[in-house]
Amino acid sequence: MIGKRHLAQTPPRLEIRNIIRSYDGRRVVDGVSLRVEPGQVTCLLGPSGCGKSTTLRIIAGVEMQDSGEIYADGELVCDTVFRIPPEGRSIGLMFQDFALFPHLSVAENVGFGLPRKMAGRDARIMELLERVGLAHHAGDYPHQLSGGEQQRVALARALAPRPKIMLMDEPFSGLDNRLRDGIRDETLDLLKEEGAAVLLVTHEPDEAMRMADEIALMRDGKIIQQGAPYNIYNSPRDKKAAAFFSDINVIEGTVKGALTQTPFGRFLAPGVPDGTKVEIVSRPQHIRIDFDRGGRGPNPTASDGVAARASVVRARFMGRESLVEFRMDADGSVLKATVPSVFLPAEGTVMWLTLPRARCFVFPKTG
Ligand SMILES: Nc1ncnc2c1ncn2[C@@H]1O[C@H](COP(=O)(O)OP(=O)(O)OP(=O)(O)O)[C@@H](O)[C@H]1O
Repeated sequence: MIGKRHLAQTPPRLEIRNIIRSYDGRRVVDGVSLRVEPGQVTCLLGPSGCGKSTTLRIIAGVEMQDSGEIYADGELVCDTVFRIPPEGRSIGLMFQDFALFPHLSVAENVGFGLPRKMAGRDARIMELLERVGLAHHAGDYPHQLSGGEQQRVALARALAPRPKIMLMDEPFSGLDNRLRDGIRDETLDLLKEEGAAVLLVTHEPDEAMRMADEIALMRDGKIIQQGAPYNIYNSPRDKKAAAFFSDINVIEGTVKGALTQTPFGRFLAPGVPDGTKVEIVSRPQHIRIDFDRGGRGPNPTASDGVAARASVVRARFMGRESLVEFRMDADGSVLKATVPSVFLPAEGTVMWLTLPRARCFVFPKTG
């Protein structure tokens, strides 16, 4: 079936436009638009229930949108009138509960989506099995493989027909932590080699940061921010977006003359009207800690504001880093700081904290 041509110079491999889907009068996907290029991994990231899987199911064609369109290479795949069925969409699927066929060998599983009489069929199967390091298991059955190996077979099976688009829904959540990082990296390498446009759903920020070229952060059915992992992490759109990736510290203030006064000195709040309550958000790893020097702190530079006195409430060793909680002298509030490696000052130790301005985000106060 040939879809209507849509007029774009270089159409993306996958494009969805303004997809809307409601259940029982509630919009669970609320105007989602996305583009994914070949060889690009985009992660749909968001908390449970925000509509990620529904979006993926609509693209796969196992669920219908109420409105909006899906295109592949500029060809219409589906709108509310026209619809290519799932099996005609050149889409590879890999879901958390991927099930290999227990009665088929590993090689037969990988070849499942390939036409029986396809030229080079066996070579394609073996190429993929070699690529995922399982050629020696070609004749085995799924129950003879470990969870991680089964996952690699599932990936090879999904990629065997050279799908233009790969949709992955929490594909690694069934694996234990030790296996997960290695398989994520291998999967990423193979996906890049195969050149499909990948849309991967996850609720784990670490997974998205590790896998994605681009992250689309979803909340309440909408994409609220989209960009490279570095940008999403370092320029969150709001407090919730910041908090999705790490613990945060929040300092409240009120704007006067486009400035907010805090124990850490003044923060700029350009364009924010006087009297507006704001929250200054920072990540624990960005607090700078200095020792007390006879009752004085460090001399900060202009971009660091003012050092504030605080005392250690508790310090814990977390493996890769230490987490230290401080009580601020100024207002009794508690701030968290993380420090690489081992840093375990005694409770009550007086120290001075600085918040480098480039690492802080000022947002109007919400909720
Ligand atoms: N067939 C359905 N009928 C009614 N409600 C549904 C249906 N499918 C999904 N929902 C609801 O739509 C919302 C979004 O679900 P969806 O599975 O897309 O979210 P998600 O972000 O993928 O979450 P999770 O990570 O938990 O799977 C949820 O509140 C869910 O209960």
